[in-house]
Amino acid sequence: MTAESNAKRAIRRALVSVYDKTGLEELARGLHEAGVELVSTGSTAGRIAAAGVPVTKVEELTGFPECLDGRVKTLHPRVHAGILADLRLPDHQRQLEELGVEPFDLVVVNLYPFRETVASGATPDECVEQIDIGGPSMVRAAAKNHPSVAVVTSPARYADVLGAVRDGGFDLTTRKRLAAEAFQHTAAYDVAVASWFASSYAPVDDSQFPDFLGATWERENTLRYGENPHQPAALYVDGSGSGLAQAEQLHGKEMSYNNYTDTDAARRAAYDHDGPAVAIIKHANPCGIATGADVAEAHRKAHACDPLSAFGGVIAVNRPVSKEMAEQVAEIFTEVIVAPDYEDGALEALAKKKNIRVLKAPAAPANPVEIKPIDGGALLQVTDRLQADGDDPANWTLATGEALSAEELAELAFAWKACRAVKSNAILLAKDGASVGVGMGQVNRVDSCKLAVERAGEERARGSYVASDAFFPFPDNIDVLSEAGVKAIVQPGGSVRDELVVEAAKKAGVTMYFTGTRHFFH
Ligand SMILES: NC(=O)c1ncn([C@@H]2O[C@H](COP(=O)(O)O)[C@@H](O)[C@H]2O)c1NC=O
Repeated sequence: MTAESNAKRAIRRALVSVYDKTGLEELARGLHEAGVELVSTGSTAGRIAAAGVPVTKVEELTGFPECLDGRVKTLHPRVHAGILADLRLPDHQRQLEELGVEPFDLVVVNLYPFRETVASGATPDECVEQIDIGGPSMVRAAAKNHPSVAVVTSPARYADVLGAVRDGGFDLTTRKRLAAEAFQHTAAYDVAVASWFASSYAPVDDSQFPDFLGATWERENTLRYGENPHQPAALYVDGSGSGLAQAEQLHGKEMSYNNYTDTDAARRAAYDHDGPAVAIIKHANPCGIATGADVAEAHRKAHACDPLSAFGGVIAVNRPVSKEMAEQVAEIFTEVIVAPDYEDGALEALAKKKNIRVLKAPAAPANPVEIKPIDGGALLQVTDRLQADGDDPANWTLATGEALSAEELAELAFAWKACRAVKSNAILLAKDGASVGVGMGQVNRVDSCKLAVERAGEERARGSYVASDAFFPFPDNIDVLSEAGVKAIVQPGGSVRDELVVEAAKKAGVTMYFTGTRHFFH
């Protein structure tokens, strides 16, 4: 690039029209002091004038009143010719002179708060009224004409603007970057509008899914690498301001790609339980899930499930971490801990370990849908959550054996919820509100049973409560579990061989419940 092509363009005239008035007065004052002429819309002009800064109202420029409740303010050729004239072209310059239009060198616009209005639960009419029309037109025009105009869409850029006006204007490289930001801004805005229309007004069919799905993400961070060192990776956020991707990191090394996927799985596991609960995850699978009277007890129980695997694990907690729990965690090599908060002294106890990453993510996981890219497209499903009917033991069917007492049923219900966080085929053995043996990710269910029993060990398997994420296709699964002496089993039921499976449980004297609900997790 030659020095000439990257030359700065002085800023002499600016068009300012902002919904968010943050930093407006300082901006206006600074522009005025640098000799920039200001043109502005209704209440923006009012605020600038009130700050004692001279400003021309856009109506004076257009000779046309702002009308229709602000639907028409800047939609006028005197405004748009001033933004769109390519001042590199003598012919455009000549036309402006003939038309008596003065060019703008700077456009500062931010848009009506459409997303925020939708989120506030406003009526459809109120949402539609907050679709900005004139603003995006000016932003897009200025961004297109970046060889002649600089465009700014965020108060975060005002300091740069004031720096530039005092220093001869923005160079072309910066104007291009600002134009890129501006198009991202209007694209994200339009995606929000189009998605809202698609879900609110698009033709309804039986699918319950909108015919258009839009989402935009902004890069938050470049990660060291992805799942493996040869895979470059980055973290993007969806702008909701919440969730794991936007968690606050209170201590420790930078999060890695695998840290994020494991922490996501850990939060899924910990938030299913009503009482204090802790989940410890390795490679997206639990090596311990437990509830307790408090988080410290839940952590001890979760860790005891498989201390060998918990080394280097990721821990999620559904309550604030106590100092007692933090001191326990600090004793064990742990990659990440995530919790809604940390009680007095907890962070200090954790921070004694240099490497542990400590995250604060205030709310439970809330994504209503899950999107999975596949080659050439994507799959979308409603997020798997516990179901009021099938996941409530009150609605289970006793398939065989003696009905469990309320206390025993609570044990089985814990196993059922915990099993939902295990990759399929999933078998989970539990005792005293804690997993004691987990069989995960096997390609047949009988191997998952064997793995869960083996990991529990003879003593813990005996009298345990077992959950299976999906039905047992053959009775051989029951044989493995009953030989280990389990007390009761819960599973969805629904196999064509249910009769044989029930028969095997009956013969072994094992109580079995059917939920009617399945929780595959891949
Ligand atoms: N209709 C128009 O011509 C128009 N021109 C600018 N706006 C928006 O009006 C807002 C500023 O208005 P005011 O200065 O009156 O507060 C900005 O968010 C800007 O994007 C418009 N409003 C909506 O479309």
